[in-house]
Amino acid sequence: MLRWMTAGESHGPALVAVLEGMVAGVEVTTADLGAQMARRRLGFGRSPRMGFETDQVEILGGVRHGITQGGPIAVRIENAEWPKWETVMAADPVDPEVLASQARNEPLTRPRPGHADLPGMQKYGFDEARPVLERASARETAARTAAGTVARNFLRQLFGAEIVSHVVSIGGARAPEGPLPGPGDLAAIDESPVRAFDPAGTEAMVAEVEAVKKAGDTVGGVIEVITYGLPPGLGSHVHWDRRLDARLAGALMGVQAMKGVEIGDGFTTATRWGSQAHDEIDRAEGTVTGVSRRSNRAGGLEGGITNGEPLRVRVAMKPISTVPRALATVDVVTGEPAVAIHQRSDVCAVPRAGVVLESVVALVVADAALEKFGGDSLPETRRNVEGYLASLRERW
Ligand SMILES: Cc1cc2nc3c(=O)[nH]c(=O)nc-3n(C[C@H](O)[C@H](O)[C@H](O)COP(=O)(O)O)c2cc1C
Ligand SMILES: C=C(O[C@@H]1CC(C(=O)O)=C[C@@H](OP(=O)(O)O)[C@H]1O)C(=O)O
Repeated sequence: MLRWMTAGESHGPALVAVLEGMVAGVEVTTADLGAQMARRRLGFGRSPRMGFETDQVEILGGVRHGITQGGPIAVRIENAEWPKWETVMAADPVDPEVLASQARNEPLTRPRPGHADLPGMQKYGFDEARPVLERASARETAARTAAGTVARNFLRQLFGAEIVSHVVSIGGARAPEGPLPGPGDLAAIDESPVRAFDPAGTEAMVAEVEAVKKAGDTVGGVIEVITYGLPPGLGSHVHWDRRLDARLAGALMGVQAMKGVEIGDGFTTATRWGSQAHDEIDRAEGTVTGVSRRSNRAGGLEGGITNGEPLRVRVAMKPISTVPRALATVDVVTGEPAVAIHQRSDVCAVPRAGVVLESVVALVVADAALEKFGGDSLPETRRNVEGYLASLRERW
């Protein structure tokens, strides 16, 4: 079983991720983690903060000389602004007079619609939003991206699997229908300011973000994540919580601002007749599974189990809640109508959210791979994979 946890606040000293259950023998370096951190900072519409965060990564445990050791892997990611926030975010009590003198400590009493501010204050008994927004912030996704990078390396080294994401739409601007990006297209997608695959999509989406920014508004969108190279047999039909579709949906919805998950053609499939909805099966001599599919509308999952086709999920992200043209709220101290707090923020984080979603898919799929193939070291897990693939070949 693979488990992952994160800790840390947006303006605290650092974020921490712990990944437990990863086999020994996986190659991973600080540079690998740093590369994914850099991808996560990019994208048109990002917050000014992404211009100065450097996401300095330090591996604190579980990796030696670039190889996982089988123990929990701990990673620390610095928050660049910590020196400015040291008093406001200190873990130990601070002299009240010193605290009162800090402009950053001004109570945030005008909760933002759409963020965790108000329900978080109600639930945890706070009279201002600071303690809520610090942890609700998607700054935390840097830590999840780091943990997911280890999972991604594991999947690549085990199966040769590659994970690609691209932006399908931002607000009303959609990428034209066309072929799916392949594993080799990720670098080109990263070159697009909105991480769209088709240049025509890039143009339309950049225009959308520009219009939104000009209007003092924010915008969301849809991201597709595709995993190539997985064998059939990850996940299970036998129980609801072992289905890979359920596990993916839960984990992807666990990313801040994600409001919908679609597996394969999902919602479109619901409008089709059965003959046009499913993926017909042909005999394909000489392949690992002995069969092929005429289409992949199911997104590589049937019965909650991978079927050997590319695993394809789409995720809907809502618009950023910190709307510059501030939305109506109530001041929780005065009880009077007010405008919501607004500080610097992303206008559109859809492009960079794709990198986070790739990592989350990697974690869920790596967990399912370890469940199916077990092992304590990469060579042992690999032998188990080879044995299983050989048995599939024999049967078909
Ligand atoms: C990569 C990423 C960046 C985000 N940046 C911001 C931001 O700058 N400002 C903001 O208000 N919300 C931002 N969000 C969204 C908030 O974290 C989110 O609205 C909040 O957690 C409430 O969403 P929920 O209802 O899904 O929890 C971002 C989300 C992601 C995934
Ligand atoms: C810091 C990150 O994203 C942040 C997510 C976020 C939010 O409310 O979710 C609000 C912003 O933080 P700040 O108010 O400090 O600028 C974003 O910059 C990051 O992704 O690393």
